[in-house]
Amino acid sequence: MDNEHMLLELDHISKIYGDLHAVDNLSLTVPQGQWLAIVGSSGSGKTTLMNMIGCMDTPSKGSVMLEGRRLEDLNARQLADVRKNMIGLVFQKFYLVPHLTAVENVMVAQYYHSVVDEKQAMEALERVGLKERAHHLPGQLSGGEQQRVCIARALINCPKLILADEPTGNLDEKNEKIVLDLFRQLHEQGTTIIVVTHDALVASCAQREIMLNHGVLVGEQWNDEEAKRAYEAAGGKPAHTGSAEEGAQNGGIAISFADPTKAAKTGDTDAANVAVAAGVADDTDVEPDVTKGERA
Ligand SMILES: Nc1ncnc2c1ncn2[C@@H]1O[C@H](COP(=O)(O)OP(=O)(O)OP(=O)(O)O)[C@@H](O)[C@H]1O
Repeated sequence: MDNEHMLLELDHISKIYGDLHAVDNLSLTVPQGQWLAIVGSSGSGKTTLMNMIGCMDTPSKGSVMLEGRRLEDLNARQLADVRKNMIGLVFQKFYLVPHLTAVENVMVAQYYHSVVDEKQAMEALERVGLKERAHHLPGQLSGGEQQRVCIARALINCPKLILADEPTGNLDEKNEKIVLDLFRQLHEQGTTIIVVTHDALVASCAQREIMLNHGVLVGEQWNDEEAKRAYEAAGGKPAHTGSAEEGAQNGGIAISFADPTKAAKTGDTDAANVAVAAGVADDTDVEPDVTKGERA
């Protein structure tokens, strides 16, 4: 596939911590508009991969390209700009500011994009069906409603790419469906969506799934044959681990995708995470972080 059609290209990327290859020599291309799920058991490297795609972490080896720009060639400010202008982040934990209303939480994200416009923030909330709840505090909203505020917040910069890490992990079935319907709408509007999930239902909504195990790609499966044909017709290649010379897994053979379970993640909520979630600051959970210390 010619590069101009690719939103994301991962070229043999690894993330190495001491002896641990959290992500191991992964190559993957994702065209504009694709809905991809990254699945795998706990500790398989999903979040690490997501962080590298989202400019919140850098690979130890290999390169990440977004819209043809090699992220390693960008300085911290440029990286922050890419993240701010191109990427919308949605997390399992909502990272809403507790003493601000729903609309004010959306406006916090606007503030970091230098456009504070309550009308536009209200429109974003309306888009996720929350206009009537705009002046409620997070504590007065259900989990599903809070996640919809987060999605409204992520949409404020009209991102080409939505990165969602276990977006329905804290939600019941009904709210999971609402969030998935929102993703479906965004996908229909041409947004590229990459979702990390343990949940088989959530993964099955994506057009394509890749599975990691101990940082290694162990499977790839398509849920949308038409999308697969279009991808292949345009020259798109399966994801793969290692190099062709090594005769590595080429992703063409999908192995078991049958074991995903909903597993709640744990961790700390702090102000920095609120800022990260708003798409504006560093992810303090990962290191080294090239964006630390510099903000756009
Ligand atoms: N900063 C770090 N330093 C050392 N090891 C790390 C670091 N971040 C992640 N790891 C390790 O890398 C591996 C992959 O972690 P990662 O969080 O990407 O997994 P995951 O698939 O997202 O897991 P989960 O589903 O439980 O969130 C794990 O073994 C984890 O302990």
